[in-house]
Amino acid sequence: MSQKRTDYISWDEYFMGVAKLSAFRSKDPNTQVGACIVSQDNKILSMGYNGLPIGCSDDEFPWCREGDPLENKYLYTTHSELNAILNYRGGSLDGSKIYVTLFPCNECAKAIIQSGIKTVVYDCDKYADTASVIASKRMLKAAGVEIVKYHESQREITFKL
Ligand SMILES: O=c1ccn([C@H]2C[C@H](O)[C@@H](COP(=O)(O)O)O2)c(=O)[nH]1
Ligand SMILES: [Zn+2]
Repeated sequence: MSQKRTDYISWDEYFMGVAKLSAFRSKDPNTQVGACIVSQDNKILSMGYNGLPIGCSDDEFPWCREGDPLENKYLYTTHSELNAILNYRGGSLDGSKIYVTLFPCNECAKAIIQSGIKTVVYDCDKYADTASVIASKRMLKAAGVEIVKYHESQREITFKL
């Protein structure tokens, strides 16, 4: 009888992998963010990526970062974490974990806390020095949300889509 495979991916690799794959759906030319929400018993509850709200055309709204606030992306994009929270239609997210490719901003931190998510597993923290992320960490810590840095495994998976 053949033995079971031993090189299968871990739960963390699986969920961060799903978050990373979700980010590929983003139309943001500068930063693509993905999120995956998981129950305490390792069931995927929801996913999201940063993008425009339903009905707001990807082709008509701006994607640039600078200039008139009404003519750049920041007032219009829904963040991946919020999309993942709003995409969930199953009831409560109490006690769940969120895997995110970028550390959540202050607005996402509020939504994470209010929705009952108890753990944030993040990959990149490129905006760690910004007021938004500093405030986010302050709120998450105050609310007792566990913050865990994802340690990238050296495993690479490639497949045709
Ligand atoms: O918590 C967050 C913070 C940011 N995002 C999204 C919002 C934007 O689409 C990009 C950031 O763009 P930059 O050009 O790097 O400023 O990331 C998010 O989804 N979640
Ligand atoms: Zn955010």
